[in-house]
Amino acid sequence: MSTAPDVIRSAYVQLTVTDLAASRWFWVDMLGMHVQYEDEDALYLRGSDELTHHSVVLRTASVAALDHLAYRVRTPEDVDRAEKFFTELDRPVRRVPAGSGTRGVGDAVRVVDPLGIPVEFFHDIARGERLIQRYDLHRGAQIARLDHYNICTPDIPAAYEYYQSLGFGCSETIEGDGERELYAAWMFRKPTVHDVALTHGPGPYLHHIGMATHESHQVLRTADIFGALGKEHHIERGPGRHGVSNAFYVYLRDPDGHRVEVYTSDYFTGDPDYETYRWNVHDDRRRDFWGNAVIESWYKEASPVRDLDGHLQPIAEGDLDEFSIKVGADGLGIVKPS
Ligand SMILES: O=S(=O)(O)c1ccc(O)c(O)c1
Ligand SMILES: [Ca+2]
Ligand SMILES: [Fe+2]
Repeated sequence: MSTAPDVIRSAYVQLTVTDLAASRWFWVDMLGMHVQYEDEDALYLRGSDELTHHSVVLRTASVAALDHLAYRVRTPEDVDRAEKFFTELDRPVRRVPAGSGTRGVGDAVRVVDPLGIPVEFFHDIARGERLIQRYDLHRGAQIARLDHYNICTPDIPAAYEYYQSLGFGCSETIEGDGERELYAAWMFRKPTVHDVALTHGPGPYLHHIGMATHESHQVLRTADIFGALGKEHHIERGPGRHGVSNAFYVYLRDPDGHRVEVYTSDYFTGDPDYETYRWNVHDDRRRDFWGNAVIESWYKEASPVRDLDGHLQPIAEGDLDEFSIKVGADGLGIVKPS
């Protein structure tokens, strides 16, 4: 196998949305993301800490779906390595020369990865004005940066092995007692809990985009703002404290149903001898450290994904069903004798 591209981090996501004005209200007015560029067909957004052109691109289309996830790679040569790596895997590969792809992004390559997820690898991207201390412009949820993707796939061991082949570390897992009974895995290149999370289920689907804030009070304030405006139906799960990652979170659904997690306070994973922390699927604290139930839609709903020609991808079913384990964090808790 040829050398894998040197991925630095999860860098941007391109989604299609059916109503750009409604999406602008959610992602700009409510989440507080900054508009780097907009026209009648698209919005290019970034968080206050982000120095590159965008981390979220919203493009108008008749169906809401994932256009592609994008990883930034360390050098321009890593774009060539990505092209070679996925060509050797006999996956769909398309070179996207500078100026012909996403605004602000240079030479790139787009692939459909072995999990059926459309992914772009790029290095060159335009810079944006430093807004880190422009507190006068920090609004709503005060999103700082894109933190991670969460994708649904029916074969977590295979997905885990694929991301390991790309040099990703594994910070945490949720496992059953059986061989290969792997429900979820959190994988990273940047030294935090994850750039991508693998969630068992029918797929390929995009489960959610994790957007980071600096502090938990911003997660609480996000929920308060949606409540104050009578838009609480956009709040799907939380606020709460995750078991896995230890992050404080709230999950929202945007006007098209794309799931967005506002997420803060996970931890450092950058030492070379970092060891994976393994949760048992029967531990009630794994999904919510306080044992709060996880609403069914969080397990059962997700965004469809497109291929390189924009067609929606077929879905394969999985063989595990974490939602069926309805104890504590996944349903009506069975109160254990203390
Ligand atoms: O619900 S989990 O604690 O498994 C969890 C941990 C980290 C995440 O980013 C997430 O979306 C979900
Ligand atoms: Ca709700
Ligand atoms: Fe997440």
